[in-house]
Amino acid sequence: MTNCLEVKDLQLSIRNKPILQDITFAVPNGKIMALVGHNGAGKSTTMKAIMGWQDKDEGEISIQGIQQDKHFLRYKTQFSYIPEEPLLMSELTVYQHFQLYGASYQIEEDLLNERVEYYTKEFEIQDKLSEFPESLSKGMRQKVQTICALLPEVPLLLIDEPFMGLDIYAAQFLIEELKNRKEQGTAILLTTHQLEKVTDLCDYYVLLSNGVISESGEIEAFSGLQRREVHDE
Ligand SMILES: Nc1ncnc2c1ncn2[C@@H]1O[C@H](COP(=O)(O)OP(=O)(O)OP(=O)(O)O)[C@@H](O)[C@H]1O
Repeated sequence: MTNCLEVKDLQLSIRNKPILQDITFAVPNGKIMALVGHNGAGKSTTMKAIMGWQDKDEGEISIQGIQQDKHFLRYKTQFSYIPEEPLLMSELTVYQHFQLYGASYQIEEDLLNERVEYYTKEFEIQDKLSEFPESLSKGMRQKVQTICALLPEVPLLLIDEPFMGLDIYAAQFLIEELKNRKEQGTAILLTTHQLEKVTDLCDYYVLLSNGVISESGEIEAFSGLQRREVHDE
């Protein structure tokens, strides 16, 4: 079993405040890992470090053996990301968003259109291709964002709070899609506050507490979140 994502000794501070310390974990190809922890534990910051949106102080991150620090352009074509809240551009139509992703990931036009047709039908937004984000509901915008991330067949999917804002049909479709991707060898790292909803889907977990890994292992062994101890600073 080879690793898709490897995070080694990640240290990260924001304005001299240490946020993440000694973060080391790996997600093998074809496996799904849940990143869990209290509010402020460092889940989103870990995701941002993996995507290169937040500079790290130290550590090494690689996807399929491609190091983030050495080959960033190649590295960033190895993953796609579904954020918790849609991050669409107001000046682009739904279809233009799909075209932008198609170009970024160098998806050939016919294949792109085939996938757009498939996913927009499954997510029931096939009549929204010419709309701008402002005329869509929040759930529809989330569907567009989700489709953007599913268009490329990348080795690693990063998902912040999956199913947020999706109706039950869309959430069910996404669960099946993630299972299929996993079967095909895709590695998935997701953050969640609702582990009970994704337990069946996940293989492993990493529990972050105050910026360090306090527990990790197979999902069956997860003992649940304990109440956070509040320390005086
Ligand atoms: N831009 C920033 N400036 C200063 N501190 C930040 C910034 N972003 C995050 N932090 C701090 O980093 C820590 C980790 O935040 P992060 O957003 O990664 O937590 P999280 O586990 O994703 O939380 P949540 O479950 O609430 O989304 C928190 O103490 C937060 O205050």
